[in-house]
Amino acid sequence: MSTLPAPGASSPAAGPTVVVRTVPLAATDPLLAYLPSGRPHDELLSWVRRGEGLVGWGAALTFESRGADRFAEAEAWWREIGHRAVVRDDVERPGTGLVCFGSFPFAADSAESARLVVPSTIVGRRDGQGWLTTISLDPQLTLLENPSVASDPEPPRDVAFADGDVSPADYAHAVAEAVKRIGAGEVDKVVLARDLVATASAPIDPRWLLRRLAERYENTWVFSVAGLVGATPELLVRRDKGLITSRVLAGTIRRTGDDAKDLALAASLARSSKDLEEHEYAVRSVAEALAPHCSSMNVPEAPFVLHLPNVMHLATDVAAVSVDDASSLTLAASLHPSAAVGGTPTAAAVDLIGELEQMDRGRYAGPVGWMDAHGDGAWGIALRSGALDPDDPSQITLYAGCGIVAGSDPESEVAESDAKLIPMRDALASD
Ligand SMILES: C=C(O[C@@H]1C=C(C(=O)O)C=C[C@H]1O)C(=O)O
Repeated sequence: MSTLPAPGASSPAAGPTVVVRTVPLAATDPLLAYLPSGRPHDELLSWVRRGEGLVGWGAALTFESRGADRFAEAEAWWREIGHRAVVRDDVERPGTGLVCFGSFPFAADSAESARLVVPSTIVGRRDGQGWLTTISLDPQLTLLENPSVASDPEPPRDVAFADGDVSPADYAHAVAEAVKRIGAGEVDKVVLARDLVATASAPIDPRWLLRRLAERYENTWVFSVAGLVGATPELLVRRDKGLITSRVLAGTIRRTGDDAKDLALAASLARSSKDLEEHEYAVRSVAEALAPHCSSMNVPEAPFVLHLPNVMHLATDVAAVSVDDASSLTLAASLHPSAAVGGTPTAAAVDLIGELEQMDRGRYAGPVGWMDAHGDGAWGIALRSGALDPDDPSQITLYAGCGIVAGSDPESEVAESDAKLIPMRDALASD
């Protein structure tokens, strides 16, 4: 069952009452193996890293919002649901009890809506402790059947790739124009993205993509929310009781496949003034947005190099102590769009994206993640991802973008965006 308040509805006065039950679960099968087959793709939910996290399915409740107030409306709805919920939780950790998954469009003027999904079943694992949560609108329904491992997903068939709204040539052109605008002093940094459309001969099973991504990209959070599927290495914000953390990425180098060469490249990345400058903008934007909600913020002096199979990034882990009751979603909203996906200064960069990019990013580069009824949760930036077409699930649009600064070269940025498309391209392969 689902309720769909009209998009843009402000304060849902009398929301539904959900009945929530969480019990410990001893099973140790991989979380992604529980996702059942035969479900609509937008009801398969995931936030998994190195075998831990949450998977969910079904939709006990859903909510959509649009425009500049999309975060505030989602937060208000969630609070209302939380107030009215009847919860029995025998595990009591962040991620147990009532939980929603969510995904938000990058831009306020996107044609896409923000989506919150409250699954009917969740399987979670943290520090080796597993649990099962069921959520229902029916007060009689407290039946907890142990979840079973589902049948293996079929690989996508006959996948063909085609340019999306922004071809590689369009992209190079937009990057060159952005470099001119940066030279003219309009912005310091702007992140421009492009898209690639993959079409298979039958509906694409998100479970196949998730398993492939989790196998190969263990330094990422593997997500699926309302048809948006990916493996992001960038954590916008996590709130875990009083502790707030964020992993900021900016500054990228492609891997060559030769380990010795890659190590030398990693060292050059850590010394590159272009990349360090780009990184500094991103870290500063995160630290400034978190500051009003935190004390004792720790921002390391220098970034480390995060190694992924396709690229390496300059990375900084920011940690702080929360001083108010701002939820993880409120924090994510105040951080979005960080300089990692927007630019610097933010407002001018977002305007320039609207002018130069010539596509609707949809939920790519927006916050994606989950939140519990206490506001604890984790929100990544929806990168290295694709959006399944809601009307034709045999089609998925992949996205990738790059931070453009004064020294950026259009052809190198096309190559970098190609490298960032690799995780999803490979996940679509059947071998
Ligand atoms: C925009 C993307 O990635 C972002 C841009 C980066 C860069 O330009 O160096 C690095 C990591 C991300 O913050 C993407 O993957 O689509």
